[in-house]
Amino acid sequence: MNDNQAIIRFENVTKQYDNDLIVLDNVSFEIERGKFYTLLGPSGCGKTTILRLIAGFTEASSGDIYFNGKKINSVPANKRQVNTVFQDYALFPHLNVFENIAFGLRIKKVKNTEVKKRVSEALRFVNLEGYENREIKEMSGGQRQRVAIARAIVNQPEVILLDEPLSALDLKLRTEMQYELRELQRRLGITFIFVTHDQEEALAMSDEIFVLNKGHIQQSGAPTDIYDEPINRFVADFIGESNIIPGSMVEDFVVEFAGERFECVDKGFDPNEKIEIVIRPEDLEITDPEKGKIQVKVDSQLFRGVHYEICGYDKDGNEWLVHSTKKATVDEEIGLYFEPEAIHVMRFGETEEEFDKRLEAYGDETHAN
Ligand SMILES: Nc1ncnc2c1ncn2[C@@H]1O[C@H](COP(=O)(O)OP(=O)(O)OP(=O)(O)O)[C@@H](O)[C@H]1O
Repeated sequence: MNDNQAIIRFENVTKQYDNDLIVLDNVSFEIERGKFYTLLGPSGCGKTTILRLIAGFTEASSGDIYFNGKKINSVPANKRQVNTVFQDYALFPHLNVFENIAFGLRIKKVKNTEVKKRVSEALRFVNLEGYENREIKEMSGGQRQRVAIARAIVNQPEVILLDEPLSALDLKLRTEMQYELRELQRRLGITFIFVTHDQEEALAMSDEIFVLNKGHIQQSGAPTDIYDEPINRFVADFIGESNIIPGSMVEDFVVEFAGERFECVDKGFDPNEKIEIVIRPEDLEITDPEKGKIQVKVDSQLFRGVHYEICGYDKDGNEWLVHSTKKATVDEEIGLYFEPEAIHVMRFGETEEEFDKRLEAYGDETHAN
C-alpha cells in the first residue's frame, strides 16, 4: 500500500434521501492517513451523512467512495476498517466496562487471552486502567466518553469516526476531552474524522477542517488557513466573528470600502470589481479618531473577561465589531486602525476550486484573493 495514497476518497458523491432532499451535492474530497480531520457546519448540512457513507450505514445515490484506493460503495459496514464513536456513546448498560470494550472482539471470536490484552491496552490509552469491572451507570459523562473511544480503538481500525462525541459534556470537561482526544490521535496515529458544529472546537483540534454548508464543502484546509483566508461570507461568518463590509477593488493592492481607499495585500481582481472585505475584530486597534483609518461611533460595549467587545457604526452605516483590551464609551467617536494584511478580500460566489486556481496563478507571495 502506498503511504501517500489517500485513505478515503469521495468522487462526485451525491446523497439524496427518499424525501428527495439532496443532502450532499456532487462532493469530492480526500482524507490523508494519520491526520485529524473535522467536518464543520451548521445543523443539517450533511456532516453525519458523510460519516454514515464512510461507515457503510447508508449508500451514495451516485458517485464513488474509495478506501485505500479500492472502491467500497457496496462493501457492508462490518467489512470496513472503520469504527464509529456516537454522540450518545451507544454503550450497553447491562455490560460492565470490560465487556463493553470487548464486545466487537467477542463477535469476531477473538481468543480470550487476546481480548484481555487488547482491552487492557485500550483502557490504558484512555486512562481508565482499573475500571474493568465498573458498571456503565457508575461512570461519569467523561468516563463514558472514554469507554466509547476505547471500544472503537480496541478493534484497531484504520479510521475512527466521531460524531459530535463531546456535545453532552459540560464546557470544562469538554475542553479537557478536546486535549485528550487530540493527544490520543497523535499517539495512535489513526486517522480521526470528527464531526462538530462548534467552530472553536474545530480550530483547536484539527489538522484539516472541511467547512460544509448546503450539501457542498465550502472550504477545506488547515485551521489557520481557513480562519485567516475565508473564501466566502459563509465561511468568514461561521469561523469566528467577522466584520464583513461591501466594497470594490480599485486596482491591485488598493481596495475601497466605507467611502475610503486603503492599501491591501490582494491582487488579481478586475478593476473596480465588487467584493466584500473581512477584518477580524481582534485585528482592529482602537485609537484617537484622527489616527484611525476609520471613524466609528460606539453603540454598545460588553466586557467579555479577556477583552471588551465594542460595537459601533461608521458614517456609511457599516457595523464594526472590535475586540480590545481598551475600553470605550457609548456614543464616543473612536478611530480604528488596521494593517493592510488585516484586510481579506473575498470575491462574490467563488468556489474553492476557483479560489485555489487564482492563488496558484498569482503565486503565494500575497493573498492574491
Ligand atoms: N434517513 C434519513 N432520511 C431522510 N432524511 C434524512 C435522513 N438522515 C438525514 N436526513 C436529512 O439530511 C439532512 C442532513 O442530515 P445530517 O444528519 O447529515 O446533518 P448534520 O450536518 O449531521 O446535522 P446535525 O449537526 O444536526 O447532526 C438533514 O436535513 C436531515 O433531516
